[in-house]
Amino acid sequence: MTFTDQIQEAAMPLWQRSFVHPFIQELTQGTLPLSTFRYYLIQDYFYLKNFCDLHGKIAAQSQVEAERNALLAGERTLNHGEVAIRQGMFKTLKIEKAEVNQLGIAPTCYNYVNHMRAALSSGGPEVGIAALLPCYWLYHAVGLHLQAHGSPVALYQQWIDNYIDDDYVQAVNRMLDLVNQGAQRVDSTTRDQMAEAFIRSSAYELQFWEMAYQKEQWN
Ligand SMILES: Cc1ncc(CO)c(N)n1
Repeated sequence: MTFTDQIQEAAMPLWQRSFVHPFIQELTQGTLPLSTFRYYLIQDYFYLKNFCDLHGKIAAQSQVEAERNALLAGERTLNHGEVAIRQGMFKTLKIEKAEVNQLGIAPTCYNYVNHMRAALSSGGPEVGIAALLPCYWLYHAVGLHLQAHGSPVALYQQWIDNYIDDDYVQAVNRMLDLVNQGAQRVDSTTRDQMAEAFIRSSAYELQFWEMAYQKEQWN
C-alpha cells in the first residue's frame, strides 16, 4: 500500500461527507442557488491565489530539483486551466473586483490557507506538499462522482468538467508522486506530520463546502 493510499484511507470518512454535502448534491441536481455558487467562486478566488502562491513558496524551499519543477508545472496547470476558467465564470456572472474586495476572505477559507502555510513553515516542503494534495485529489474524486449524472446547469457542468479533464488528472498524478517520494525521504515523525497535514486539509475541504453553503461571514 502506498503512503497516499494509507492517508486517503484515513481521510475517507471526511471525503465521503464531501461527496454527499448539500453543496455538491445541489450542484449536480442543478438546484444550488446561483448566489451560493457566486459566493463559493469569490472565496475560491482567494483560495486559489494563495494555493498557487504556495506552490512557488514550497518550490523555493525544496532541495529536490524534480520536485521544484513539478510544483512549478502544477502552478502553470492551475493558472492555464482552473484559474482561466474561473476568470471566464467571473465574466459570465459579472463579478467585479469591488464585489470581491467587499466580501473579503471568509473565516474558513482564511483558516484553510493558513493551515497550508503553517504546514510548510513547521514541517518543511514535504509536509507542505502533503497539505496541498487534498485540493487536487479530492476535487478529482468529486468530479468522478458527479461525472455520470453531470449537472443541468451549464456553469456547474463546466465546473465538474475541469476536474475530470486530462490535464487535471496529470496534475493529480504528479502530486501523488511527489507525496509518495517525499514520504520515502523523510523520517517517521515528518511522515506523521504529512499524514496529519493531509487529513486536516481534507477536513478543511469539507468545511469549505459548508462555508459556501452558509455564506459564512466574520460576524
Ligand atoms: C477549496 C478548494 N479546494 C480544491 C480546489 C481544486 O483546485 C479548489 N479550487 N478549491
